[in-house]
Amino acid sequence: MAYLKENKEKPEKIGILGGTFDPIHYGHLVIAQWAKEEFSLDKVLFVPAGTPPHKLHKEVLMGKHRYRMTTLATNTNPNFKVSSMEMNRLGPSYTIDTIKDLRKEYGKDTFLYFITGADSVLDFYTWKDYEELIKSCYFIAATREGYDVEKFNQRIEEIHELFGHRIFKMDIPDLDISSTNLRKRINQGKSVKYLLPETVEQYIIENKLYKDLKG
Ligand SMILES: Nc1ncnc2c1ncn2[C@@H]1O[C@H](COP(=O)(O)OP(=O)(O)OP(=O)(O)O)[C@@H](O)[C@H]1O
Ligand SMILES: O=C(O)c1ccc[n+]([C@@H]2O[C@H](COP(=O)([O-])O)[C@@H](O)[C@H]2O)c1
Repeated sequence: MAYLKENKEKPEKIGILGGTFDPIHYGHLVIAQWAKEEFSLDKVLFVPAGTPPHKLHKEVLMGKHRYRMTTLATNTNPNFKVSSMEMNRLGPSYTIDTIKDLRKEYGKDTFLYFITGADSVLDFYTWKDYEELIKSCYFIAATREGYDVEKFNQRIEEIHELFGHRIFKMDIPDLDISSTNLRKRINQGKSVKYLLPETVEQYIIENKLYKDLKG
């Protein structure tokens, strides 16, 4: 059944921002907001990964903390929602499973756009069932500070040739912020002010997170 916007005969357009969010920061919020505007999305669903597939051998903060920080960072924006669907699923949080579940929930006519940064696009061929995945939703690929723009453009071109126009490039302002860098700063007792929302900073302080250095 088509999932229609109230009083309008147009199918919904939903952005999905999957991430480890360990912790969530302004880089994530900017790509979500940019995608919302550039692609006229009705909402952006933040989906914290329960078990991020490419970080199986890394230490990742407990899901409940990452989920709560994601909620704190997004709850002032009515167009942003957080989903616990990957937290509730056992095993690695493969995107193909998430898209299949969202397709069941929203119906075949809803436009689903998975939002990623340049790093994810560059390792896309290592994702589970990527051929099926690329056909099951659209992708919005954001530029990211520190990543080879040429390789990024080449990969997008290649995906166009192989699968048709399923992936859209999105230029965003360069924000040299990563969760890795934030964890390091906190561990070194440095400030993360202005790199992530104050509510998230408070949560980290209150719960004494990232005191032990992680990769
Ligand atoms: N500053 C940024 N600019 C553009 N895209 C970003 C930025 N930060 C994160 N992303 C994208 O957001 C998604 C989720 O990122 P993730 O939660 O892994 O954060 P991260 O900062 O890359 O974390 P880590 O440093 O721990 O790998 C990924 O697709 C990633 O490419
Ligand atoms: O499905 C996969 O094989 C897959 C492999 C790597 C990453 N992902 C998803 O991409 C998103 C960003 O991943 P990460 O590790 O950069 O936080 C997150 O939603 C992951 O579940 C998905």
